[in-house]
Amino acid sequence: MQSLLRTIYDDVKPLVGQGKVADYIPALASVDPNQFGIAIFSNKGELYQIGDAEVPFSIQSISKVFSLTLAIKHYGEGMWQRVGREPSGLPFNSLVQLEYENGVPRNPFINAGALVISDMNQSRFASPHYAMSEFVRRISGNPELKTDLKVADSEYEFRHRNAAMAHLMKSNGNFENDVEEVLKSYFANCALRMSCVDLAKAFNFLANKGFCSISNEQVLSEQEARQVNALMATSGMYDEAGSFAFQVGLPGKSGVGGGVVAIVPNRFSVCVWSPALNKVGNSTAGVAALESMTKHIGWSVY
Ligand SMILES: NC(=O)CC[C@H](N)C(=O)O
Repeated sequence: MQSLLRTIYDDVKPLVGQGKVADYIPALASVDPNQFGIAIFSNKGELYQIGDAEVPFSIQSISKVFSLTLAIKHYGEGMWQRVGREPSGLPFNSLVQLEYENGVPRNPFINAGALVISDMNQSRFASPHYAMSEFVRRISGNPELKTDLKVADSEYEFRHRNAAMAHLMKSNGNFENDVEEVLKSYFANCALRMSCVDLAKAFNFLANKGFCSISNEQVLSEQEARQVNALMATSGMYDEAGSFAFQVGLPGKSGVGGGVVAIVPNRFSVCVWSPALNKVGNSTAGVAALESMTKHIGWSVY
């Protein structure tokens, strides 16, 4: 496994820095684009890593998987009346579809969907960001995880597009709480800082039939874990989900901080990080690394 990581690293190194660091969130624009790390956490508890795998970064949309997991734990099947399970085929922050479809977002991984999930968690928890970050500290085994308040504040300052989605959903009766409060929780979740090692561990439960071997808890049922993997496979990479399935063939979730998590069911969870992004907002080197990985292991879910 360690030599596999070395091969991937060498394959992809020339792509590191290619693309553009997310700058629509000003506090993210100053991140050095030439960083690159990979971590793999196997279901047997083995950890492999290479490069900048212990450097914490802004998890951004990867947080949507954690919030979704909390919502599933507390709402079960009923929640799917408020958010769909279909790929959107549109950018993660698109507004148009939301109006056509009466304020019911296509899936929990586009921003509108994640905002509905945040609204559900806002109704359920006194402090949804505290609940989410405590949950992630537990399943990653890292009690030191921190939220980058500068990133969260910066996103809040430039919140208008996300705020527009939330207000549109509110006008359709699909939003219960105060928009500003939900936006603050959502941005705080996105601003959690984690390394590849933290994320590879935190996603163990999705590779392991819902059971987290770090915290020794059944996070989701086996069926729910399978469903979250299915949503990641169809919608985890925004409007690149199709070519990601074609080229990598694994459930994956990206964030504009440059992290990408992927699941090899029943075997391991992997996180790749490199901050420079391609046109749709996925890490250029991250996607290439996962492509190289599946080519070498000769395994995908398809
Ligand atoms: N794709 C992402 O990582 C987007 C998350 C970011 N916080 C936003 O709301 O725009």
